[in-house]
Amino acid sequence: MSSARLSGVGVSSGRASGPVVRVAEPLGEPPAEPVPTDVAAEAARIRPAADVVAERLFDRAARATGDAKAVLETTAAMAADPALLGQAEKLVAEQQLPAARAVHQAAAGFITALEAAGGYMAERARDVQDVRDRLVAELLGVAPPGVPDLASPSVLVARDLAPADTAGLDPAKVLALVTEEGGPTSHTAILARALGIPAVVACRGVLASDAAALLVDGDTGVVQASDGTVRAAHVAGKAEWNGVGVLRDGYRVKVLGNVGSPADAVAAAAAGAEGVGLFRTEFCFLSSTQEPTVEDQRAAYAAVLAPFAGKPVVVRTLDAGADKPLAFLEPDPEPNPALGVRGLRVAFDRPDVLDRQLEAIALAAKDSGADVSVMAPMVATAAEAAWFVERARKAGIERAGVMIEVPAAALVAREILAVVDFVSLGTNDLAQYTFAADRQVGAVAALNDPWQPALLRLVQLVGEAGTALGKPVGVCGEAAADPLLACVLTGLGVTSLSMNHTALAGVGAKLASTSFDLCQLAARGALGAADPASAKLAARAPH
Ligand SMILES: C=C(OP(=O)(O)O)C(=O)O
Ligand SMILES: [Mg+2]
Repeated sequence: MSSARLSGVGVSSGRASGPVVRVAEPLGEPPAEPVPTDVAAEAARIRPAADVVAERLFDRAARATGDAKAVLETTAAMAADPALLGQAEKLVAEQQLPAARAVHQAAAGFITALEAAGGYMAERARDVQDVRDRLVAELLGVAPPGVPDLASPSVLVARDLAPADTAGLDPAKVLALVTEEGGPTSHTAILARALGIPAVVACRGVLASDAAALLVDGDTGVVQASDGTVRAAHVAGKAEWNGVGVLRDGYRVKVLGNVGSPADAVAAAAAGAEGVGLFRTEFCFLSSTQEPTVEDQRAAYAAVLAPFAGKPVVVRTLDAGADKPLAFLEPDPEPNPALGVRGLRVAFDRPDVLDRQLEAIALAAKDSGADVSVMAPMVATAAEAAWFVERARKAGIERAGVMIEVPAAALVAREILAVVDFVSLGTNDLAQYTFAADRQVGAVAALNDPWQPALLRLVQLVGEAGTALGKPVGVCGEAAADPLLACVLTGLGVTSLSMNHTALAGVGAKLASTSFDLCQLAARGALGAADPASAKLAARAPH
């Protein structure tokens, strides 16, 4: 594509350019063919390959610090484990398997045994998988799967990234992220924004491109070949905001932060968040293979709550499933995970897990001094909402609410609000389910546009229900991060807006420049529009 421009959806602001590093696709099980002609020679390839892998990992360990260093040293030692290598050599000799297949098969035995042992041992199964994949890649002469160790600042190109991989990216090394697939409200996009890494998703053709360097514009979604000069992200100038969500006529709309880690919480507090409207607790445990103990959860939550002592924080209970799988809450295989057992639905099968989490949240609230409420994800009916509220109260948590992110819940918002203290609109999922458009699929990204009038009409229903019952209605989906849309949402009756820390000042400043009358005018215009572009135009007219 040397001169071609590719276009995707810009999901994390900023422009950056630099050399491309591609994330290799996962390796499947290597083939059992061809049968090696010289089994002794084939078996003899395994130890030198293991030496190369171990040396690379020790090299990385030498450059790392803290936990990362310890993990890399353990993994390097595992790569040279004589038990694993001996078993693989035996399989080559006895079953005439190619070396790569033999390593895969030998590792499978170890992985099964570790998983069966549970606890700490089960955590090690993931390390064996990692070593296995590196060894297999070395023997096949291909790049190891996953995000590579970046020696210098680079633009990462991938088909898509798992949330756990994205969460582990180092913003000092990753200049920008471009994915062939993925949607604007996918968790990969949300995490890239939290890390401040410019990102473009649904960029068709980027995997096929042979450009050695790319210029990425996370605002326009344009990706083009560049000369390889490294230019760091340039984030648009900061808006002036005094940290209080208030319109120029004095109308109050709380401006809150979305967080998933202690670093997010510190950044949100520093950017002036009045509290937290969404703490995604599942982000604390994306790599855990076992359910964290109550004490582990208590410590993890307290670390995120600490910067908000004395301020309101809405802690969302685990939203496991679909694109945020948690190994310890894996459902049976489902044809449509986004429509399956995720969010609160997991808790119906495993109420004990929810109760332990609520206990940990109550303890962390006391430890941190934050004014904590809890909220359940993926609620579809008022009965589900009532079930959750009762459990939260039993755990000693006074204020309990639910997300409105399933169209059915928006339609019965009054009934739901009658049994909860507050609701918060998850516009990412609400759009996904309203338009039957998977938020992870780039091809349907246009439907997942929060300016879609159909989505706004559902928000209107919930806003009206909140006003009628005198209960708070928040928005914590990505819609809240768009300053103009924030005005529309306010006009629709939304009482708090929760967003990534980078969006706080822009939204706060925009709200300070408008009035409730203008917000209502903008909302009426957007609701009556035929499509997202005209909705935006209509909202801009009074602003
Ligand atoms: C805020 C939301 O929750 P999540 O993005 O974590 O699914 C949403 O769906 O809008
Ligand atoms: Mg959601």
